[in-house]
Amino acid sequence: MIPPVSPLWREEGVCSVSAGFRYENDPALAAALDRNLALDVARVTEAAALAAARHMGRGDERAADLAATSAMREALTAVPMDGAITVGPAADPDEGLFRLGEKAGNGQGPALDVGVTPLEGGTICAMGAPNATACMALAPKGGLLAVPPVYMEKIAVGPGVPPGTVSLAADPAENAKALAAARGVPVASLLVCVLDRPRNEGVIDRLREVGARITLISDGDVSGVIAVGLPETGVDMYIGSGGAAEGVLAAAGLRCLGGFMEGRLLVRSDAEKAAVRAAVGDPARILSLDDLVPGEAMFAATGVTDGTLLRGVRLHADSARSYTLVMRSRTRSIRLIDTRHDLRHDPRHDPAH
Ligand SMILES: O=P(O)(O)OC[C@H]1O[C@](O)(COP(=O)(O)O)[C@@H](O)[C@@H]1O
Repeated sequence: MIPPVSPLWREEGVCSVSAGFRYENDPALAAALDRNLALDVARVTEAAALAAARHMGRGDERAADLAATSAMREALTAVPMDGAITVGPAADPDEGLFRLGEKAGNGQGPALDVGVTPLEGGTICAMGAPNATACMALAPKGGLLAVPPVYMEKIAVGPGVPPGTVSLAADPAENAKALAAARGVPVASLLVCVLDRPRNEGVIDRLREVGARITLISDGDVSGVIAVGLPETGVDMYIGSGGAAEGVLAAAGLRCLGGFMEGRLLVRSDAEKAAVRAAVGDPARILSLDDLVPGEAMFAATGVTDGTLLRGVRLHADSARSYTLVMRSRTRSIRLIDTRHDLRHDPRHDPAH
């Protein structure tokens, strides 16, 4: 189902699209992201993607994760911000991986929350399969919901769908019918993205009953959610549960694209229930996009392997090429950055690898 080369790049090449302005009416939040950090954050996800791409298909997910994390950590030190990692790492990350609260940036600049998945789809990268990316989100301090390491039910649709059309409060089949009605198209023309997991089987069954088309992804639901905001991908709706941190990162992306999203944290044990209560109060609460990412945000992703959103890294003997999507909510700018890296001038480059 996944196109071998992202349609964004096939059609557009290198371009920058601005879809008008959307200022939050909060000067403090607006000021925090006043400086356009687009190139700075692109360098960060590029560094992670280039490092991960060296491990593509080598069957060692951990090595790929560690390489991506180390490269991202180093690249973050050059970003002019006083940041802290607030979304991404697991509760007890392995040595070498990011830790919650870890400082990010050079300490000079706005105080920002930083969400990271240095390698979104470690398993995918290790298998050399499509859709692995390196992702990062920025928001003013307090602007990314701090979620515990649990699963999150998610539903997302792109811009232009009236609010209330779809909801986690409704059955997936009803959501598909409502979305088709709002768009004035038959349900059979909808394409719904679902993470391929046994826990999402009920969702898949209900969608099939009403005849919606489905694209199942093996991992990487940040891209799955964000795809709904980019018509070129052909994905109309995302439904199903995946990681909660990935849900917040994807929400930052949708904030920039203008889509609709809801999330609900899933509780599987008493410990998770306590953690969810501490984070959001009532565990059954449906979280809106405003709950997940309350104000301005910036999102960047670089392809590691070819996928729905982005082409993967191309590696040559002493050069590389990467493809990065950078968006910010304040201007709704969407930048597709095609970078040629001359590795001979990169002190980190080891020609033996
Ligand atoms: O694999 P699980 O436990 O169902 O978790 C789903 C989450 O894992 C991911 O697929 C990432 O996978 P990796 O751990 O291989 O990077 C996310 O996109 C998704 O939200």
